Amino acid sequence: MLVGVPKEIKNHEYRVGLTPGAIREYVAAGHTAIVETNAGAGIGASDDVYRAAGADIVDTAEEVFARAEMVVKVKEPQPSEWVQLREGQILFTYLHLAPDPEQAKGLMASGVTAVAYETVTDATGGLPLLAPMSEVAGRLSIEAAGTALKAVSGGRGLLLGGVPGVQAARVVVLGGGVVGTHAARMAAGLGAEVTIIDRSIPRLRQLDELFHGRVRTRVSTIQSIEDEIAEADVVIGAVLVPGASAPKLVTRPMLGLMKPRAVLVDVAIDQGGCFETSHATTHADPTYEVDGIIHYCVANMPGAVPLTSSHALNNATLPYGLALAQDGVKAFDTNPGLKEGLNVQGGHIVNKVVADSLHFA
Ligand SMILES: NC(=O)C1=CN([C@@H]2O[C@H](COP(=O)(O)OP(=O)(O)OC[C@H]3O[C@@H](n4cnc5c(N)ncnc54)[C@H](O)[C@@H]3O)[C@@H](O)[C@H]2O)C=CC1
Ligand SMILES: CC(=O)C(=O)O
Ligand SMILES: [Mg+2]
Repeated sequence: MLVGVPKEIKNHEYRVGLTPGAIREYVAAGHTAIVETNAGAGIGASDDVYRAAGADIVDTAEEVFARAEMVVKVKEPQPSEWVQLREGQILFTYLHLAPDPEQAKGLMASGVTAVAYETVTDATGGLPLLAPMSEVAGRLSIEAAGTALKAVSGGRGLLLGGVPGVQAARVVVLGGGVVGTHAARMAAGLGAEVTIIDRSIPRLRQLDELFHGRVRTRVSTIQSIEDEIAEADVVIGAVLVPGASAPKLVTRPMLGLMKPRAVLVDVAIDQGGCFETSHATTHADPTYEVDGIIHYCVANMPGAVPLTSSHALNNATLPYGLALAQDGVKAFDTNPGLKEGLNVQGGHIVNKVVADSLHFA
């Protein structure tokens, strides 16, 4: 199959869909690869490095979209990219369609077969192609919160871990999955007081074991969320209902319970966000304030650390991408987890949870 990699064009997105190492694997398996010039600049991989890996370099994204039988990207296609996709072509990337009906309509109109990394499942029901970026974003969320808390960035002037004799920051993590666990590890490691709220009691039991009692756990209810955010300096939004728009766990009136200039980091923003007052921001202008509460809602957080993120993402996507390159759409027949990733086919939204969330099919 002819596999194509355009340069990412989302704001401050420095990751690349296929690393040179991944290209070598495709070529070794008998496929051909075209890569847009400078696509790997964000990870320090020059066109010559891609050529050495076996790719042909092309001058424009247009050529990649026009020629490739499968387009491999990182972020959801932007409007200028939707219009270049076509029937008979596979798109393999993050999509996050539930909160994004415009993109969904664009992909349906294109006729493309679109496979979303974030809804591919593994044998245990986990999300193997979301997990590596959730690990990165969870860890970054605490760095983002630490920056936003500093007086020099307009924050309350609080150090996450405090110092001996002074109260450390209180960090509340909504959702104890991959993002939440990695956020909790970072926050606890820095010395913050951490509470994880999840709706799954078995998950809270696992977290209690994992952290040896170093973090507090609470079941997710309106009351527990209100109690905890009232005491919080930082709230990390890390809930997910796979495929669906995120539940709005913190409403605007609840902001009134919080300390002035507390920080909300809504990692779940790519699924629409779990705070009612969230809207997507960019690395160029990551924060804004509502009712005195600082919001950080960057939808491509891992794009800021492309070296770590591109390699972690490629490690996970490679076997699935190779299966698609080898068998095309027939790969869905033999790989049920990959089929869960199928979001758009033949002009329809074919993932039920995504379709239900969008309210159109
Ligand atoms: N902004 C960004 O750059 C990035 C965003 N993400 C997003 O972060 C979000 C979380 O991803 P993961 O941690 O991988 O998901 P996950 O599936 O590992 O964890 C989600 C957790 O939320 C819990 N949950 C669901 N509903 C809840 C509720 N009502 N109350 C409390 N807990 C609830 C689940 O029980 C689960 O433990 C996703 O939306 C993902 O797309 C991931 C990576 C990068
Ligand atoms: C998962 C996701 O949205 C990202 O890595 O940007
Ligand atoms: Mg995202």
